Amino acid sequence: MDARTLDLLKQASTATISTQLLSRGLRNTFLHGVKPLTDRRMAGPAFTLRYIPAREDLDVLSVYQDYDHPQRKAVETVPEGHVLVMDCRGQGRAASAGAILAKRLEVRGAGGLVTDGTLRDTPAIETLDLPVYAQGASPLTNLAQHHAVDINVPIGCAEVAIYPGDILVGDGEGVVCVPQELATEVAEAAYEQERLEEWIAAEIATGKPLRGTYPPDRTTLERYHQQRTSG
Ligand SMILES: O=C([O-])CC(=O)C(=O)O
Ligand SMILES: [Mg+2]
Repeated sequence: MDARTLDLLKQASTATISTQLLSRGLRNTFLHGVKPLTDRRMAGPAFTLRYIPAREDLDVLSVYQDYDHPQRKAVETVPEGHVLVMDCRGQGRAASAGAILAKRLEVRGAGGLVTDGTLRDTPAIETLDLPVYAQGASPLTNLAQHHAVDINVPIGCAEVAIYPGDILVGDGEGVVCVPQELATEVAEAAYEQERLEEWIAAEIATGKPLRGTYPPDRTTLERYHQQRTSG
């Protein structure tokens, strides 16, 4: 993904982006219930990790002795700038990762960490530079409920389909998934929409009514374009 597209998406709000996706027919793109833990904007390609339900005979603490355990391997292989997205089936009784793994992602230059489950060590995670999004906190380690199986396959996260390489964008409201092939046109359109809406908000602040202003009618749009080309 080119740097300009990622840059534009990072500046745009998830509200604007979800409107742009809706206008292209995509309604289910926002990861409902997944909230920011750090105050960092995010835009990067998805690198996925899929969990299935844990089973007591397999998911025991000694599995962490294996450095190739898929959860650990995902953290060590996510490419720079990519967002590690975890499918926990929306289940949050046990955490999908903790502060040491999150720190490792930050140090390795990952673009972010997203889970539809929970995280542990959240007071430490909240101090990181990494964009992090989760449904909340749970101190139990992942294998109490989750078994990591696949890396970089299509997953569901908060009931949204996420394919490796789709662009995940995060702001203060949460995370939206932009299909890879739409990323560039959505980024450009989101930028234009936000410039126009900034201008409309200023008009509303001066006392203009909604009718004719929001959405803008032809006369208002003409005024916007005139002011934009003259200034
Ligand atoms: O067990 C885990 O999820 C890993 C953990 O606590 C950490 O990364 O600090
Ligand atoms: Mg920990």
